[in-house]
Amino acid sequence: MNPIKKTAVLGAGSWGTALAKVLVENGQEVCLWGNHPEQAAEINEQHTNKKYLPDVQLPKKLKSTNDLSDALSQADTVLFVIPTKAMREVAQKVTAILEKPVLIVHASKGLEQGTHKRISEILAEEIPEEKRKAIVALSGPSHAEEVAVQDLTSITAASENKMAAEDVQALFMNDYFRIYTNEDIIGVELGAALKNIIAVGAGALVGLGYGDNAKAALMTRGLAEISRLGAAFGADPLTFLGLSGVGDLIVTCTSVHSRNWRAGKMLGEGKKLDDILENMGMVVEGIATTKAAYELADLKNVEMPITTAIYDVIYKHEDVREVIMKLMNRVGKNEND
Ligand SMILES: NC(=O)c1ccc[n+]([C@@H]2O[C@H](COP(=O)([O-])OP(=O)(O)OC[C@H]3O[C@@H](n4cnc5c(N)ncnc54)[C@H](O)[C@@H]3O)[C@@H](O)[C@H]2O)c1
Ligand SMILES: O=P(O)(O)OC[C@H](O)CO
Repeated sequence: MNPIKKTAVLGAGSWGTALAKVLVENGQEVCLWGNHPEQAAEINEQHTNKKYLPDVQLPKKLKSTNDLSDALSQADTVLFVIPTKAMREVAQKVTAILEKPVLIVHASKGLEQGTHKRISEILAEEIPEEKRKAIVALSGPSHAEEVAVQDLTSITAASENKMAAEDVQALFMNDYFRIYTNEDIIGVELGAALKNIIAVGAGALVGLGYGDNAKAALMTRGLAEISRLGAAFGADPLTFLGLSGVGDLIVTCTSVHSRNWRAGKMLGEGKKLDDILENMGMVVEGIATTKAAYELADLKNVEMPITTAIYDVIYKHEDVREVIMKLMNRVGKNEND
């Protein structure tokens, strides 16, 4: 049994709520911070968060607030689970409040627009060393909807600081949530962010009526280009064969729970991106990450044909069927080049 510590979970959306529930079920003290007062009231009084996890009853011991100082007060661990685009702004607010060093964990999956930074890089820039013990990324194949009903799930706690990763492993592990550790945080964060792009593509193939062969090809060649970009940043190639690589690629490219897959499917069906995003009501990280990855690939001179194709559809408004034909008709290649 772990000693009871307090975790401030920042982000009361689907994943923040599901992770907060895991921690409460593990006997930990948790305060879930959200940016909507009525949502905090619903969690505290009704023990539900219906917008994000409609069918889930939350533990009565889970407390929520929209006051960041309250959430951070006496916290040993701060878990960021907000969309990537809000990460820097929220990290700045946290830094202004923190009075002692805490363990920083994040469970978000994306790359920052403009800087192309990974989330741990943003957090390291915004939270000074005297206010943090270590930074850990918690990532892997995990739909909030399944974790919240205690379906079996395995993910990874990644950090250059092995002991910090083990602390996070111990904090979250239980009989339905198994956590591995990994010191390759670059590979874990890149795998997590880039699989969302491929999931948009996998959804589009379904929306267009293509079959399982196309899906398998997209996922396999998608993993190849994720690994190429990862290698250019010094990631361990083995990480991409793990939970945060192929594992997360499988779950995101094949599940109706995935917002990225669903957005892609609607794109394939001919719906407009703005309408898709407005109706989703939840973050679809793969759209912004496509732009960041496309620019990164260009900067690093790494070939990423699938990412480029998806970029062409989303940002250059090219026809999706024509883009697929361009991909298929590229010059023949050796699979391992
Ligand atoms: N949903 C999942 O199954 C899942 C699983 C693993 C990882 N993730 C990742 O976790 C991150 C969060 O995803 P989610 O599914 O919880 O998203 P979500 O759309 O369900 O919820 C996002 C939450 O962030 C809040 N938010 C947005 N901007 C904010 C700001 N500036 N300040 C404070 N709060 C803000 C929203 O109000 C909302 O409560 C994403 O990076 C996602 O890729 C999600
Ligand atoms: O719903 P998505 O597409 O954001 O994916 C959720 C998780 O990242 C799956 O591991």
